[in-house]
Amino acid sequence: MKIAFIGAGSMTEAIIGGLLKKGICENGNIIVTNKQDLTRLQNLAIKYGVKATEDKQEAVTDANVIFLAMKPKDAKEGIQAIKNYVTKKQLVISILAGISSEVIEDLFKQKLRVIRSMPNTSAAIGLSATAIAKGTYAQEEDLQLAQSLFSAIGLCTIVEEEQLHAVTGVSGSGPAYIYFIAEAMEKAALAQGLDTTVAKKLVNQTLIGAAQMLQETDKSPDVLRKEVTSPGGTTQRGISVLHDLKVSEAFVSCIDGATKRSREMGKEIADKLKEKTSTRTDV
Ligand SMILES: NC(=O)C1=CN([C@@H]2O[C@H](COP(=O)(O)OP(=O)(O)OC[C@H]3O[C@@H](n4cnc5c(N)ncnc54)[C@H](OP(=O)(O)O)[C@@H]3O)[C@@H](O)[C@H]2O)C=CC1
Ligand SMILES: O=C(O)[C@@H]1CCC=N1
Repeated sequence: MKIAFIGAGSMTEAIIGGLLKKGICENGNIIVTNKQDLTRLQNLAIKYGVKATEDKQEAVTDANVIFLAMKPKDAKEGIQAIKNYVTKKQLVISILAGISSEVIEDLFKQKLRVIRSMPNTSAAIGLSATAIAKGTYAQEEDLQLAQSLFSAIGLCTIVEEEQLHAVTGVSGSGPAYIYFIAEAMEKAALAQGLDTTVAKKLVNQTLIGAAQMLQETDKSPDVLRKEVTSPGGTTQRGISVLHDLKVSEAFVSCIDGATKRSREMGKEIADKLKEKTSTRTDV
């Protein structure tokens, strides 16, 4: 299988790293292109042994699967640059936040098989939480191929396309919330007099251990939290501060904000396209 990546940013690197680690694809069968940063292309080629090219035709022509991995705001320009070389034989997998498969199909102006996905950066170590949804013309086997690719870089689940906004708010952006907590806990540890190295080690291992307990014990977070919390003890005091500061409510607002932003980004692009279409019709 030959895979092309349009966009050579952090997500492309995370997915390539994960696919190569699992041996899903040989590095010679992966080709990457971007907009202008040649140094970045060269660096990816050196680090992973993948092919890299500025030539968009070369990038997509032989690919069985084409990943769209530019920023949502660059979707139109990025797709314009490749659309004349893409055919219905190829599967297009978008990782773009917010942008619907319908908009992607419209941008290509072809009845292309499109799968929309939302992975996260933990793909780099094979631990992405990914959800995927089928576009208008994609077939069941396309969904299965996408699922097998994303399963190689972590967990992959199938959802209705509309749910991808919520998925983006929860697990697409999710690693950043956990890093935010790690930063806050490290700062707090330093404030209590621990040195940086010790603080970092303890915080990291605490997060890893707690995540693995969630995964391996099958106990709910509520049950696990109660197991840590001795009546009248230290945890109870700490958690009561989190309650008083409405941290749980803050997470509801955080994920609501991120989910809304995903919808907004999709709408911004769809509206721009509609404007262009109505301008053309008026002329
Ligand atoms: N970061 C994350 O955690 C996640 C991101 N996503 C989605 O993944 C996508 C990529 O994100 P991320 O990797 O963080 O972004 P980056 O900013 O790291 O990379 C974007 C890449 O797109 C390239 N690009 C821009 N315009 C074009 C164009 N016209 N043609 C070809 N390539 C182009 C850029 O090239 P150049 O440098 O030359 O300008 C750059 O290589 C986004 O759509 C995002 O919504 C999804 C899940 C998680
Ligand atoms: O912040 C963003 O828009 C992207 C989508 C999910 C994670 N990063």
